[in-house]
Amino acid sequence: MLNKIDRNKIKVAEEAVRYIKNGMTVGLGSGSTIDWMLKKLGESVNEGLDIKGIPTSYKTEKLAREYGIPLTDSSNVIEIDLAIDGADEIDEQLNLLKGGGGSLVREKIVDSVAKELIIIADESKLVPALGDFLLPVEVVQFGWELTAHHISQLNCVPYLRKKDNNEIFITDNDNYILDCSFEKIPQPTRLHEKLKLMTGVVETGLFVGMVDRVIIGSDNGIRTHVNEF
Ligand SMILES: O=C(CO)[C@H](O)[C@H](O)COP(=O)(O)O
Repeated sequence: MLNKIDRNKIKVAEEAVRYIKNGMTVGLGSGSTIDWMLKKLGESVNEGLDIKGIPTSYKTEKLAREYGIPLTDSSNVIEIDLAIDGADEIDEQLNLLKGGGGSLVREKIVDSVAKELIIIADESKLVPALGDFLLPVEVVQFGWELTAHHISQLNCVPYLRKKDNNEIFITDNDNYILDCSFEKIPQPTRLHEKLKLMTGVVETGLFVGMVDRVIIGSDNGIRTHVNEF
C-alpha cells in the first residue's frame, strides 16, 4: 500500500517524463523519487521512446538497466540535454540541499552541465531557508578527522555518515560523507565556497543557481516553479 508521500512522488515522476523527447541524452538523478521516474521512463522506452541515460549512482544504473533504459556515460557524450533529479530541501530561490542518498558528486557533475535541470519532489521538501536537513559534504577518506575539525570551525557539528549496521558509509567515489548541522544556511553560495576551499573536501550538497524547473507534488496535484534567471 502506497503512502501519501509516495503517491505524490509518483505524480511528479510521471510529469517529469513528459519533458523527455526522442533523441535526448538524459541525466538520471538518484533517490526514491527518481526510482519512480525510472519506472515510468522504462515504460516509455519500451513503447518506443529513443533516449540515452547517464546515471548518477550505481543504484540508479542498476535500476535503469532493470527497466530496459539504454545507458551511456560521460566518456561518450559532449552534451546532456536534460537532467532530472530529486532534492532533500528546496528554498524559495530554488536552491537545493542534496546528498541524502550520498550521490551528490555524480549528481552535481551531471546536473551542472545539463542544458536543462528539472527537480522533482513532494511538497515536504519546500523550505523557507536551507539547513534543517544536515548538509552532506563528501570528503576524502585520508585525514577525514582533520577535515571534519576544519569544517566544525564554521560553527557546525559534522557527523561521519554510517550505515544502519554501523559501518562507515562509502560513496560511489570511495569517499566519506560528513553530515553537517548548520541549523540555517542563509547564504548557501558563501558557505559552499568556504567549504570547497578546504583541502579534503570533494563537494558539498549545496546546488545553487542550477535549477531551471521544479515540479512539486501534493495532495492537490502538481505545480511547476520555473526559475527566472
Ligand atoms: O540528493 C539525493 C541523493 O544524493 C536525492 O536526490 C535526495 O536525497 C532526494 O531523495 P528522495 O527522492 O529519496 O527523497
